[in-house]
Amino acid sequence: MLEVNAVTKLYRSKPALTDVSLYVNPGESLGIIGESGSGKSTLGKLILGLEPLDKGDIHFRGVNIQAQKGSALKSIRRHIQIVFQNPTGSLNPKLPVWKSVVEPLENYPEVVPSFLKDRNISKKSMARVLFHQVGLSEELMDRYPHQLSGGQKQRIAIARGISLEPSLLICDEPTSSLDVSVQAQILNLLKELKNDLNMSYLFISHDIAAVQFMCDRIAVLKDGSLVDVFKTEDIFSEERHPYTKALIEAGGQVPCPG
Ligand SMILES: Nc1ncnc2c1ncn2[C@@H]1O[C@H](COP(=O)(O)OP(=O)(O)OP(=O)(O)O)[C@@H](O)[C@H]1O
Repeated sequence: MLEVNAVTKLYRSKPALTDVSLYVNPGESLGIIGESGSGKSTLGKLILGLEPLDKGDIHFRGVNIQAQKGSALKSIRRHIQIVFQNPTGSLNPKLPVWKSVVEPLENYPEVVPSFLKDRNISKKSMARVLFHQVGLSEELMDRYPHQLSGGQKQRIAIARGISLEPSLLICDEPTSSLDVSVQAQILNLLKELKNDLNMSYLFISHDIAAVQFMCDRIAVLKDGSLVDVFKTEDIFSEERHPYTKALIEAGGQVPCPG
């Protein structure tokens, strides 16, 4: 479904990604781990078509993402959504949260996600369905982001991310800004939604335990290069790259400044 072929991305002549190739199959969850600055978020931005790349190409369902513009890019983007690390930054502070949840549906009036069945219901009713999907009480719908906890805000961002029923959800450090007690709840929610909606995930994280819990396969980035890709069950295999072994031995958390 997603194919990244020999991609190189330079920022001011310095490589952020060098010759990276990977794929994600339908319904599969691929973890991306690596230290800060290894190129994880850059990969996400390229897949979303937000930035040009310098070499290689990225195909989604057989279509070259970087070659698309305007409405063609928009129709691909409907199928690829992202949940960011910091939910506060991804929600409009001036809108009651229910409005942020249905904003993508307003941009794509022709899309009828299977969980809505009927698009002739009000926007607020659509938001109500999405609130239920992510385990939030509808009593929170009229609140503003600053009136919610970090975990509640991340659920809102996830509701927004799934609102168009994407086939690929990019989760960029979705739990690292949250209290440890809330992290497991959000991971469980993401896992349930993946099964319910039959999505694929690109799950970017510093937290090897989280990636192990969420993903079928894991790719390891180091200084912009892919050094290891393996099935999650093979994480402790002797064949692992020395860098992967060092990350695991370091205690499961890849060093991260933020
Ligand atoms: N817009 C940009 N302009 C210049 N350099 C950039 C830009 N975005 C990223 N970089 C550089 O590209 C490299 C990879 O950055 P990237 O954000 O992809 O890493 P990361 O693995 O996601 O890091 P983190 O875990 O800290 O988010 C870094 O050296 C970074 O400084």
